[in-house]
Amino acid sequence: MSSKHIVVIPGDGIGAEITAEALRVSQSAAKKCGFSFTHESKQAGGAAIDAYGVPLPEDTIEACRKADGVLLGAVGGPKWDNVAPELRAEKAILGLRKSLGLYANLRPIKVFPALAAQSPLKPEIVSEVDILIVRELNGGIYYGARQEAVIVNEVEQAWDREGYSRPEIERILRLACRSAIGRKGKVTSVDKANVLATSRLWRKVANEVAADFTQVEINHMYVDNCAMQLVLNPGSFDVLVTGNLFGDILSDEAAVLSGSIGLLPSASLGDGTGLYEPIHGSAPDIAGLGLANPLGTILSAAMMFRYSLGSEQVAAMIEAAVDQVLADGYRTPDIYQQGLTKVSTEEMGQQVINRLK
Ligand SMILES: NC(=O)c1ccc[n+]([C@@H]2O[C@H](COP(=O)([O-])OP(=O)(O)OC[C@H]3O[C@@H](n4cnc5c(N)ncnc54)[C@H](O)[C@@H]3O)[C@@H](O)[C@H]2O)c1
Ligand SMILES: CC(C)[C@H](C(=O)O)[C@@H](O)C(=O)O
Ligand SMILES: [Mg+2]
Repeated sequence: MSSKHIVVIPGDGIGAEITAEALRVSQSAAKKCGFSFTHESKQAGGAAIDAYGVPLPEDTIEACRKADGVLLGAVGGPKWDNVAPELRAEKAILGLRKSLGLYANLRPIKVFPALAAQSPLKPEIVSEVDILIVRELNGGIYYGARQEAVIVNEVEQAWDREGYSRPEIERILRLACRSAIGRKGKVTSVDKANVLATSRLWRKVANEVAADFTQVEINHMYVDNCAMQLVLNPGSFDVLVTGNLFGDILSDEAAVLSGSIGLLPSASLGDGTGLYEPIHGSAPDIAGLGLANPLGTILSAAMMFRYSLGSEQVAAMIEAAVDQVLADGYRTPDIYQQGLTKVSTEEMGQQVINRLK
């Protein structure tokens, strides 16, 4: 029997509620498959600021480095919005991504068949939505030098630097092209090459990398047009690869196609431990009320079994149970419609467990 070890970081806001359900589902599914894993909880974000005065304690980083996988809820919230920029709760997630070398963030976007009727899309295109967003996660403007507001010549100003190097672009494009093989074989590389120097380098390197993948068709799209095409024509995308900031924004937009941001998982991969988290934040407006949708976190756990723990069987079991729970009409408030069964965060977790087989 294999034995793996994971770190669970609940974080802030709804983080504790959603990771608790993802852990329960993971334990139950693993047990059914004869797969064994252990876990420990660590703090990051606002919770760590309160406990240790820093958003990302060294002890958390070390535990994550040694683990086979990390499951994270979300960090941040208004309570910690007025701290010094270097102490912000969000620094925890950026620090973890950097410390673990997580350069690729995979965000699959689909419409669950049971939710198709609720999608804002026309019925004839709903079933065509199957997009893998590949977001570069270790570079770009998120990690460039920045200057907080200063007065220069009596004018207040601030700046953030966007930079990308050839190796950073190359490795994410290679991953995107590899991901397209076995899918529809299409990569859309999204940039703003009509304005940004970083995007022009991105486009040049993307073409060079794509030339090594004869099975893959690459096309380029400006990010503003992409924002529109995601809504108008989402079936035209297969793998969408883009930089850190554009990927952040486009994935929240694409979440609307699925019906709720609470449904969407992600995997952050690099050379070391993988990190798995829903794409949404700590949702302070609904924290502690049992209203949060845990399915994005539960599906992130499934991705953890697939990519880091080596059990496709557990991953597939969890995903099938989530499909079934939606087909059976269970809904947290974010996806509720009249006539269906409204459930809390914990009840949703239990209904998934009831359908693991
Ligand atoms: N990876 C992360 O840790 C992460 C990601 C995004 C935002 N954040 C942080 O979270 C805090 C709140 O950010 P925000 O309000 O802009 O974004 P958010 O994603 O937390 O919330 C946006 C909206 O979506 C809803 N929502 C989010 N997750 C949901 C779920 N599982 N079920 C039901 N509804 C859900 C919220 O109630 C809210 O109305 C900020 O501090 C932000 O920096 C953290
Ligand atoms: C919390 C924030 C730093 C983070 C990001 O921008 O990457 C979040 O929005 C996400 O999508 O994971
Ligand atoms: Mg985001």
